[in-house]
Amino acid sequence: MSRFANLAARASASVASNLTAAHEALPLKGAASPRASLFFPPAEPLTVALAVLAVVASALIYEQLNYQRKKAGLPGPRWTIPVIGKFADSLNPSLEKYMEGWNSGPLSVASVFHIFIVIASSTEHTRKILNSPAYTEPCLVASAKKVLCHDNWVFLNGKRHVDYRKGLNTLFTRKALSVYLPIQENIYRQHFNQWLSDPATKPQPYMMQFRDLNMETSLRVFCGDYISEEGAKEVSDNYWLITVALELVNFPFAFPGTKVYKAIQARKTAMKWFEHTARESKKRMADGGEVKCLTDAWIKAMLDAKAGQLEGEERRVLVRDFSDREIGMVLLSFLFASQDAMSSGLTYLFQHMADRPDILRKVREEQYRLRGDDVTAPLELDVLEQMEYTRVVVKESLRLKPPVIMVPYQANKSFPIDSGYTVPKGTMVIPSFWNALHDEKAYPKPDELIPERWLEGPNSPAEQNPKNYLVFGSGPHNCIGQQYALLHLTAVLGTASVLMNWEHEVTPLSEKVRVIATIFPQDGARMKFTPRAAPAPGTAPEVAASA
Ligand code: HEM
Repeated sequence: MSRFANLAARASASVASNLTAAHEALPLKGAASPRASLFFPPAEPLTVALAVLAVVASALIYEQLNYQRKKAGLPGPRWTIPVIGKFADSLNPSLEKYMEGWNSGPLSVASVFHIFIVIASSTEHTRKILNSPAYTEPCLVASAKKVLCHDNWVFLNGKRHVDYRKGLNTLFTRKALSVYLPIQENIYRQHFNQWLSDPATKPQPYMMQFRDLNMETSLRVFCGDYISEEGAKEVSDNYWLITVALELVNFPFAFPGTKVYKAIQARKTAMKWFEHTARESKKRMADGGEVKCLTDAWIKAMLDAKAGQLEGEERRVLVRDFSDREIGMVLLSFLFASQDAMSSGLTYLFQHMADRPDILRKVREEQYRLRGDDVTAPLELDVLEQMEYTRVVVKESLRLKPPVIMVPYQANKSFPIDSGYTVPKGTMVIPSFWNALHDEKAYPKPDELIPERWLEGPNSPAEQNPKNYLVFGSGPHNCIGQQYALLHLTAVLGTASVLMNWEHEVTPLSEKVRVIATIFPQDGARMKFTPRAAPAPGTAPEVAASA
């Protein structure tokens, strides 16, 4: 290696001296120097070719040396592919390839387009990255700042991030969640009706239908009726362009036609509607209107803070004028953070339930017990909160197939991640959740869906290892929407279980995972839904559940 380096260095030195000589001799345009009139022969084509070759060779050797220095013996490709590194792999991510890396050691490395990447797979290393804000900050994926806007609150750090986030906590209080529940219910019941009237007689891929349910729920919960039907459709149709642009590393320039360019256009469409929502909500709330969605809840809290109706810390973080654009960017960040994760979670939830009728029966039993005879009655928040079994089914389904398998962070300074390795400044450092969530010490039989593991009391392995449950991350950037997410999935499953039966066509691809930012079954979850008759009044829950 060093021999090549020496050769290259010598070659470039000789080329450089030739070039200097040539430059000194070059007739400069407009220069009156007597030298300018001298005649110099053009550089020999061979010399130019050698010069170019030497420069390229030096750059390539430097790239490899730099990679080796940062790798410092960690598992990962022995050499990096010149310039593009593992770009081809990042275009076609697969769980199997990620697993190879995770299983090669608690830390492993890769490089894509000169971005050096350290991947953490153990619970300890993953948590260390998530909980070291002095050294690391989320960078999401490389395209995220272009897509979400550089000044989006999710890229804040330290105290500014903490304060901003405290202001947003008001959107996920019990009071706020009870405003959202009827909106959610209205939407998912409409979608159930559509699924039931699907004329297809055989199971069809339902992944996109689950996605549509989540998209419409999110838009209505966040924006209420401020977005028109056409607006909601426009945002929803375009949003897929954002999803597919969320590769770990994209083509570095957002040229027209690239995925990132298209995602930026989709973001502009969404922002148009979100800023409109902020503007209209401000007017309605100022006129004393009722809180009907998340944006209303936020603006009302700001008005209350201004009017002195909130106190202390709550007042401090809310008493300022958030512009329409800032509010729009928060809504965008919520949609961005929730849409794909919720869609993945819901897809696997329906798939897991169809594949495990014994568990679905227990869910139904709980639903009939809590809802009584009238399964069409609106769901109340306190009833939803009593659905203990349904909730642990959701929790376990998310553990088995965690929607988010990794969250890219960046080391903003040299980061001593353990006693043997220091992550170089500027490295993309990726905590991964799969191994923690499939660790058999915390979750015996980790590849099985066992909701009961969450009901075995405080001494059970699952409860003894709460640090392993990384579905929603950990540390200052952990998921702000997790309570809402769990309630939503519980409500959808609970209501679906009493209104519908569903069949899943298991194919060789059902258990194979497709990674598109979050994870999905490769066959798109082939399902068929049919109506489920309401039990006759007075039927015992266990009897109704077995029907
Ligand atoms: C099943 C559904 C969901 C899953 C699995 C999920 C998972 C995650 C994960 C893993 C993170 C990164 C945590 C970290 O860096 O430590 C995160 C962050 C975040 N999530 Fe979720 N999430 C879900 C639903 C939602 C929903 C419904 C919302 C909003 C309504 C939301 C809003 C956010 C936001 C804003 C962040 C960034 C927080 C910050 O930087 O302070 N998520 N989520």
